[in-house]
Amino acid sequence: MSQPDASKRVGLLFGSFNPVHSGHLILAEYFATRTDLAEVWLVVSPQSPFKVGEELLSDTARLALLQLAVVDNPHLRAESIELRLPRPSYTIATLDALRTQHPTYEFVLLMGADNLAGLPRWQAADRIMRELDLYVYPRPGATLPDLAAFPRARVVQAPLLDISATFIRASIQTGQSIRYLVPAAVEQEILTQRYYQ
Ligand SMILES: Nc1ncnc2c1ncn2[C@@H]1O[C@H](COP(=O)(O)OP(=O)(O)OP(=O)(O)O)[C@@H](O)[C@H]1O
Ligand SMILES: O=C(O)c1ccc[n+]([C@@H]2O[C@H](COP(=O)([O-])O)[C@@H](O)[C@H]2O)c1
Repeated sequence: MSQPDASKRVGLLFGSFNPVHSGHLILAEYFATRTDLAEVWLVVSPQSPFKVGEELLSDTARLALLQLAVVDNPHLRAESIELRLPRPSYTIATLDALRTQHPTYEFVLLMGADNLAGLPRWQAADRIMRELDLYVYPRPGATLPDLAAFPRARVVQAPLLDISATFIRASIQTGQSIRYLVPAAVEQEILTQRYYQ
């Protein structure tokens, strides 16, 4: 018989991961090793409610790249639950599903300062803000909203690499190197499969 989960705090970093890059991984590793979180799970969103209609690599391909990126890291996990949930992916629905699967875990939402400003417009935002700790990291160019409106938000000065998945995709399209911008195994797979060309 399998053992029940021990209790632990798990940070959730949501994204399209189209593709996952070193910026995501540096951030996730920082939260997993330098805060009170035991692990960080990178949750692949098939479709962000605010990015409907965006052109994406297939769900399975983005998940496979993410798995390659974290396979050797015991603190990080590629989480695929949203691929099995209704779309678009509402964070509250994902949370409820994760809590059902892992009743002893305490989930913490990791989000950029840019996303915090939009949080009040998310589905069931009042529940998210009431039930969860929010660890907020700065994003270049984003102004932090007044934290009085977010009593459970805590700002964590995590290191940020000034790259984005958009930049990686554009680099591939124009034949530029993506070495070090993504893990070697991810680079290899992207080039072998000719993704984003
Ligand atoms: N360079 C970075 N450093 C730290 N966090 C990042 C960085 N890039 C993205 N993030 C964060 O990771 C989360 C998931 O990112 P997402 O998959 O949307 O990647 P992205 O690089 O911003 O993608 P795109 O350029 O396609 O919009 C976002 O909420 C964002 O705040
Ligand atoms: O639940 C919602 O209503 C909701 C609305 C917008 C965004 N989100 C979450 O925030 C993540 C980042 O959003 P975005 O639009 O910046 O890609 C996205 O992957 C979702 O998990 C969630």
